[in-house]
Amino acid sequence: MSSPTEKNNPAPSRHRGPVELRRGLAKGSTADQHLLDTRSPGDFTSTDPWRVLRIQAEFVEGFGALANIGPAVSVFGSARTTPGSAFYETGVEVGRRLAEAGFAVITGGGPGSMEAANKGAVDGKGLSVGLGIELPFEQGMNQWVDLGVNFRYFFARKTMFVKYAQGFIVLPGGLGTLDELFEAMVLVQTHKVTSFPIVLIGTEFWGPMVNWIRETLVADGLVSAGDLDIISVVDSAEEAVQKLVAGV
Ligand SMILES: C/C(=C\CNc1ncnc2c1ncn2[C@@H]1O[C@H](COP(=O)(O)O)[C@@H](O)[C@H]1O)CO
Repeated sequence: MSSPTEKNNPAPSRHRGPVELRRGLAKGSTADQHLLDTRSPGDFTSTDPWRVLRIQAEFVEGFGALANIGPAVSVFGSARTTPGSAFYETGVEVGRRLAEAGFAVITGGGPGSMEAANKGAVDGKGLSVGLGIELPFEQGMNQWVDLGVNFRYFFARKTMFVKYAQGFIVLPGGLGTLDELFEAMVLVQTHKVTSFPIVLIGTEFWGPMVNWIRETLVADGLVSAGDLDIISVVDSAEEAVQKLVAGV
């Protein structure tokens, strides 16, 4: 029987595929770490040839789970925003408006603005999708995800965000959000995807980044001026969904 203290502070847990590990076993590394950290000691099951099969399975399972979700939009944003904050509540409105416009909402399935967009999708009676990622400090899928797929590898998960979405809406965020945004921008810039609107919400937040791209990257000839047309920056969930629908 668990003590009251244990109930209030549940033991740390971690998932490896279908297996959940708790307490001492929860410490350790993730599949991504094993793959990318060449200093890890390898055993038979984690040598690269075997990993290829696991990576392949991750794509097969992702494709299978998402094949029939219909028109969808991926929403990115900070894992750290909290209910009641402006960014979080904008995320809820984005999810709701997308659902009302007939789109499934795909997020990273985590907390913060991901949770907000998933909540909005449920409020709007749409399909709420979460693509979770195995992390050393994993928190599990947020409660508003109705269709969840867990990934070990960031790169397999990123493929799903693009392959099953008609466009992206990006809320303010940190490194994870920037990674997802810039990957999408490169895919459009290099014509790997076409007709793919990318709408950023928050002119005050994104303005300095856009200015830096224009004043440094374009000025130094590192990107074309036209590359800035890949993104639109707006200030409300309503405008973001309108832009997205117009660009699809
Ligand atoms: C850091 C915290 C939770 C981490 N959990 C995450 N779960 C799912 N997806 C995540 C998580 N953290 C980052 N992501 C992905 O990156 C984007 C947000 O990253 P940011 O650095 O917070 O901007 C997001 O779109 C996810 O796809 C809670 O403390």
